[in-house]
Amino acid sequence: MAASSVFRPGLFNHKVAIVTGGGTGIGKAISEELLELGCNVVISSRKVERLEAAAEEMRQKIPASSPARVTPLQCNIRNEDEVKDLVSSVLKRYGRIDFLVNNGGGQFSSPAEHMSSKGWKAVIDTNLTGTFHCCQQVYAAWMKQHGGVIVNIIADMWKGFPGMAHTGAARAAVDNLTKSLAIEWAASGVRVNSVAPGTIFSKTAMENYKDLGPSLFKMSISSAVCFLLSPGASYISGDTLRVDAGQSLYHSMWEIPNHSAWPEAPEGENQEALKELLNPKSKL
Ligand SMILES: CCCCCCC/C=C/C(=O)SCCNC(=O)CCNC(=O)[C@H](O)C(C)(C)COP(=O)(O)OP(=O)(O)OC[C@H]1O[C@@H](n2cnc3c(N)ncnc32)[C@H](O)[C@@H]1OP(=O)(O)O
Ligand SMILES: NC(=O)C1=CN([C@@H]2O[C@H](COP(=O)(O)OP(=O)(O)OC[C@H]3O[C@@H](n4cnc5c(N)ncnc54)[C@H](OP(=O)(O)O)[C@@H]3O)[C@@H](O)[C@H]2O)C=CC1
Repeated sequence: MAASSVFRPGLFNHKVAIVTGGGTGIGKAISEELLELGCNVVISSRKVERLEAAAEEMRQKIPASSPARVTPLQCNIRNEDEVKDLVSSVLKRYGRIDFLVNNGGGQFSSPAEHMSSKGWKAVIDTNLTGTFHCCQQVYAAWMKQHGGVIVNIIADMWKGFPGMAHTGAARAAVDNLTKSLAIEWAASGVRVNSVAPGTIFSKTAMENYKDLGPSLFKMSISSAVCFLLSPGASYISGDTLRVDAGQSLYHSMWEIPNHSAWPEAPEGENQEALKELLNPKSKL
């Protein structure tokens, strides 16, 4: 495995991580960096063939001297029983779960007015309820007694998420869930944080949002996740780290089109001033 991590080799030797959506895009990058740092990684998602191919690719890069192992396990995070089975399979195989990275998720773009209830629920179930299932099951089966670290991948939804309102609502809910769980589970030695990426290059993101062009997908977040999992972040919990090069401070892909649906101005001199402002012949 080419040494690319900025962290100390062996930092996560003998630790065990579950990375949902670990076979593609951002989740794959996180899994590869964890493996490079010696962690055993369980990559999990719905499409088992793609997962197995990703695991095989990762295995080829692990040096023989490394204790790291990668295991692909199928699981739809929307299904609570499948998540229970995932957690018990990991414990059977590795005997511990130190880290959970809730990266599995997705959505489709649609104006809110055209979203069906089924589509809305599919996105909320995946991104919010799926994350909750994974946190709850890992906590109950392991972290409550032994501690651990959870990182949730959310999104740059700080100014709303027009065009994908369902995912914006789900990710904002996970930001809040992060704080609640961090407090409820602190006494068990569990830290819970989130990472909010800006727009990141991934093959599937390109396929899904290709109209928006490759220039949008340009940054990387796996080292931020590894930092939050590491002892270097031992005093950080209940927080969301924005990894977006400042995008959330200045950037919006959406503009409100020109319109004439302004609210009524109050009576008096302000109304006169507004009429003057809206008058195309105004000199203002
Ligand atoms: C606009 C700005 C874009 C740039 C910013 C990008 C930031 C974010 C980037 C990323 O997240 S990259 C990750 C990209 N990958 C994905 O998002 C995954 C692809 N999406 C999905 O798999 C689905 O959208 C899903 C809903 C999340 C999961 O679907 P699932 O397979 O479980 O259910 P389905 O049976 O397919 O659908 C259920 C229901 O949902 C509605 N629906 C699904 N897809 C669409 C669509 N493309 N358009 C409109 N509606 C959709 C629909 O109601 C489906 O029910 P049926 O109509 O099929 O009965
Ligand atoms: N790329 C970007 O710009 C941004 C991405 N994000 C978020 O980051 C995460 C990773 O995105 P990215 O790598 O770009 O995209 P990908 O589409 O490559 O990753 C999504 C992963 O989630 C898995 N997944 C989807 N639904 C489920 C499910 N129900 N159960 C289990 N696994 C599931 C998919 O695998 P499978 O289909 O096999 O289940 C896939 O591996 C996602 O949550 C995404 O929304 C957030 C902000 C920006």
